[in-house]
Amino acid sequence: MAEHDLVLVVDFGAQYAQLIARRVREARVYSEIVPHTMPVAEMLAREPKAIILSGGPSSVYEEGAPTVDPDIFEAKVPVFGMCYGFQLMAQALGGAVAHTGAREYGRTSVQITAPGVLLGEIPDNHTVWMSHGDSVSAAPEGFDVLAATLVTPVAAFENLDRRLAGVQWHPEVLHTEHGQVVLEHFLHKIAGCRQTWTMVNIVDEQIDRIREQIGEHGHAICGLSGGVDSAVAAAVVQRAIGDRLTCVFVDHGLLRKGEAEQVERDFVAATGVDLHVVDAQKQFLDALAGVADPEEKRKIIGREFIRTFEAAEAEVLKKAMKRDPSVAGAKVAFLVQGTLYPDVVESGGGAGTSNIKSHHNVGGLPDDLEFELVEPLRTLFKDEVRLVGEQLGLPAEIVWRQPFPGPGLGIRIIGEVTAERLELLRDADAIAREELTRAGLDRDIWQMPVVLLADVRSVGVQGDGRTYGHPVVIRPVTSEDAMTADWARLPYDVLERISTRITNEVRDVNRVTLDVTSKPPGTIEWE
Ligand SMILES: Nc1ncnc2c1ncn2[C@@H]1O[C@H](COP(=O)(O)OP(=O)(O)OP(=O)(O)O)[C@@H](O)[C@H]1O
Ligand SMILES: O=c1[nH]c(=O)c2[nH+]cn([C@@H]3O[C@H](COP(=O)(O)O)[C@@H](O)[C@H]3O)c2[nH]1
Ligand SMILES: NC(=O)CC[C@H](N)C(=O)O
Ligand SMILES: [Mg+2]
Repeated sequence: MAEHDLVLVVDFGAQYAQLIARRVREARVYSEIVPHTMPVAEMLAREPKAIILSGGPSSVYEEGAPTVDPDIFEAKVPVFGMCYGFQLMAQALGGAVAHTGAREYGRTSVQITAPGVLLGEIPDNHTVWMSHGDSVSAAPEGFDVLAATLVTPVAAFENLDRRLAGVQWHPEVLHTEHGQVVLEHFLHKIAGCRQTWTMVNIVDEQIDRIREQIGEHGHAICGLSGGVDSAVAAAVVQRAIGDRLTCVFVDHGLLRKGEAEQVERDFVAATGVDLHVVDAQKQFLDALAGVADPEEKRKIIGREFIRTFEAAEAEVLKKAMKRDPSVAGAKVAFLVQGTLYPDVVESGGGAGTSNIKSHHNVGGLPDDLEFELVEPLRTLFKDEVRLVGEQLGLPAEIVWRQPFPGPGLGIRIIGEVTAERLELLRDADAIAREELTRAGLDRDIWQMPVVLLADVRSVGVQGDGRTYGHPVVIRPVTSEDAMTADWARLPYDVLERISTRITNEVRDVNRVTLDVTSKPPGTIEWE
C-alpha cells in the first residue's frame, strides 16, 4: 500500500487551489494540485483516494467553460466539489445550474437543513465565505440537499452511496466558520482517507528517499543561504548522508548589510555544518550589467548560482579528500536546494499554472545543469517546513527567520543593478529592519522588502536646498505561506521612524513610500 493516501485537487482556475491543498494536508492527508486539462484516466492512474474539484471564474453552462470528463464520477473515487466544482458536479449528474440572479460575495449566513455526514455536528446557522453568481437550482437525483442560504436553496449536498458531495461556499478560506471541519468530514468520514501526513513521518521518509537517491558514496553540495528553506533542507540531507554533504554559501553581492558575516558566524555555530563561502560579487554584478528586465535578471542570477556551485566542486572535493582519501576521483553529482511547493507553482512548474515569475532555483535554472537535484522540501509549504525545522531541532532564529529571496536585492532595485545602487538600498534596508526589530514586530510580519525605484527621481527639500533623489518603497506584508498576502498595518510611529531615518541617513533617498497592495493583485517582491 502507498505510504500516504493521495488527494488530487483539480484546478479550474481557482484563486486559491494552493490553499485547498494546504487545508487537505492540515487534515493530515497528502494532496497535490492537477490542472483540469489532465485526462481523467491519468488522474485515476495515480490512484487517488479522493478528488476535490476547485472553484473557478467561469460558468459551467457557458460554451468552452472548463470541465471534466463525467467518468470521474463513475470511478468509485469519492469526489468533493467547491463552488464551481460543486456546480460542475450538479450539472454533470443531471441537476441544474443557472444564473438565478442570486449573487453572494463574501460573508454569508448559511442554514443547515439536514446535516447528513458532511455537515454533522456543526451549528445549524453559521457564517461562510461565498463568491458566486451562478447557483445550483436543482440537485441531481439521489443527492440529499443539506443547507441553504436566503437566496441559494441548494448550498450543499451529498450522496453517501456514491461518496460524492459538495458545497457552494469556500471551506478553504479562514473566514468560513467550520470550513476545516467540513473538509475533514469529507476526507475522513466520507472518503475514508488515512491521516498519515505528519511532520515526523515526512522527515523519516525523506531521509530514506535521499539515501536511496544519493547512494552510499555520493557527494552533494547544498546551496545554503542562511534562510529557513535551505537550512532545513541541509539538516535533512545531513541526517541522510552525514559529512558527504558540503554547504556552499554564495555571496553574490546582492545580500543585505552584514548578512554574509552573520550567516558565516551564526549558522555554523548553530548547526555545525561544513560551510564553504564563495565570494562571487564581481561575477554576479558583471553578469547583471545593463539588465533591467526582471525575468532576465532572475534567469541570469539562476544561471550564475549554478556556475558558482560548479566552480566550488573542486574545492569541496579537496576538503572531502582530506577527511577521506578514498574520495579521490569522485564527482559531486548532487545539488541540494531548499525549493518549496510555492516556488514550483509560481514558476509555472506546477500543474497548469502560469509563470508569474521565475524563481531562481526553479524556472531560472540553466538548461545545461549537470547536477542532479535533491529537493526534499519540494512538495511542502513554508509553515510545514518550519515544523520540520523544529522537529529537527534547529534554533528558533533560523526556523522563524523572515524569508529573503535568493536573487536578493537584485530584484528590489527597479532598473539596472549597480554597486552604488546596491549600497543605497542596503543602507535603507538595514534601517528599516533595525526599526522593525526595535519595535518588536519581527514575528508579526511575514517579511518587509525595501525597494529602490532607481530610475525614478523626485524633487525634495533638505537643508533648505533642493534635492532630486530616489524614492524607496517599504512593503511590509503578513502572510501564511506567501501565496497570498496582505499589507501589514504597521504602527504610524514605527513608519515615521523608518521614514525619518532613511531620508536623514541615506544619501540620495529623499522620499519613503508605503506599499498598501495585497497579493493578489501585487506580488510580495516588486520584480
Ligand atoms: N546566497 C545563497 N547561496 C547559496 N544558495 C542560495 C543562496 N540564496 C538562495 N540559495 C538557494 O536557493 C534556494 C531558494 O532560496 P529561498 O530564498 O527560497 O530559500 P531560503 O533562503 O533557504 O529560505 P527563505 O525563503 O527563508 O529565505 C535556497 O534554499 C538555497 O538552496
Ligand atoms: O528564493 C527565492 N527565489 C526567488 O527567485 C524568489 N522570488 C520571490 N521569492 C520569495 O517568494 C515569496 C513570494 O514572492 P512573490 O509574492 O514576490 O512571488 C516571497 O517570500 C519572496 O521573497 C523568491 N525566493
Ligand atoms: N468562485 C467560484 O467558483 C465561482 C463559480 C461561478 N463562476 C459562479 O460565479 O458562480
Ligand atoms: Mg532566502
